[in-house]
Amino acid sequence: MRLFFSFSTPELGWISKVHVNRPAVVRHAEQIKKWRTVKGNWQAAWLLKAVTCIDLTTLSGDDTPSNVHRLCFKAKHPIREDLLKAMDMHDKGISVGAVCVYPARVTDAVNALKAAGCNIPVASVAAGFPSGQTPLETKLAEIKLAVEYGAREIDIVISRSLVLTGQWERLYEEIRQCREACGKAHMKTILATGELGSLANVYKASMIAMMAGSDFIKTSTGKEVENATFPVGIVMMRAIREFYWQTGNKVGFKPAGGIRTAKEAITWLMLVKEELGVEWLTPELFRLGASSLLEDIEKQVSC
Ligand SMILES: O=C[C@H](O)COP(=O)(O)O
Repeated sequence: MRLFFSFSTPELGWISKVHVNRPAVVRHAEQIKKWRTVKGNWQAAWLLKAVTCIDLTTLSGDDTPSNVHRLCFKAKHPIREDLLKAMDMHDKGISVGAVCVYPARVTDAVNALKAAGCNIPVASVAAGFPSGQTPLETKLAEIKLAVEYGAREIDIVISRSLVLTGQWERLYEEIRQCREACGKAHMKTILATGELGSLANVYKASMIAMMAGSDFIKTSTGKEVENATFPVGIVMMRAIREFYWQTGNKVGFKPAGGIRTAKEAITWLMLVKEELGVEWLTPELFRLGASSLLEDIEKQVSC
């Protein structure tokens, strides 16, 4: 398979040769679910690592400046001070990876984090999140506005219709233009894998997203019927690994949607370590997109 990373239309002849052995991937995913979780101090250490990789998210129609402010406070203080003290981690500046909101709430988050004197980046969803069913011009304008409002990370969604109809060059071109509109902001590309129809399409879309310049590839919006699953995660991470071997570029991975428990968070971390190696276990290359995960992590840390 030949891959190119360029800003002209790339060679995409390899697309038709992609094959994913679904039964093997599903079998591996079943094994992962049976992994024994770590205990005691090890568990606490893995959970604190998970916290630093969380994109703490609120993406609700009823989001207001005040609930975004509360979220930003939680982003700065994700774990209770007494619990951190008990682990002798209170002076380590543990905070989440980013705060993730809708474009209309970016200014609220930027102001709240600035007032709190912290440097946590604000991520904005964009490009017609969650469906991606808006014209490209609207998507680009939305991205540019979110960056203008102060978002340092942009989570775009892809047009699933381009995947389902096999329009790979158009998909590449759309993502490339989104990348350009992001400017200096990091771009995470949400594949919405639950709507892509097959694991082969997940692999192809992952590759196209990376070739078009994505800094991260992300599983889901949290709004699809099926969100982050282990089979999809395995396929995306194999694509990231292949892309790294071919180009030397390290692209980040963000499972998102439906991740609610500390055990799931640890399993995702272990899977990343297994598939991509320990160097991927930093907020620069790994994020967990979640709106309701911190509660369980705090509960487990206090046990
Ligand atoms: O990007 C993050 C997801 O939208 C969060 O999904 P969730 O609310 O299921 O945790």
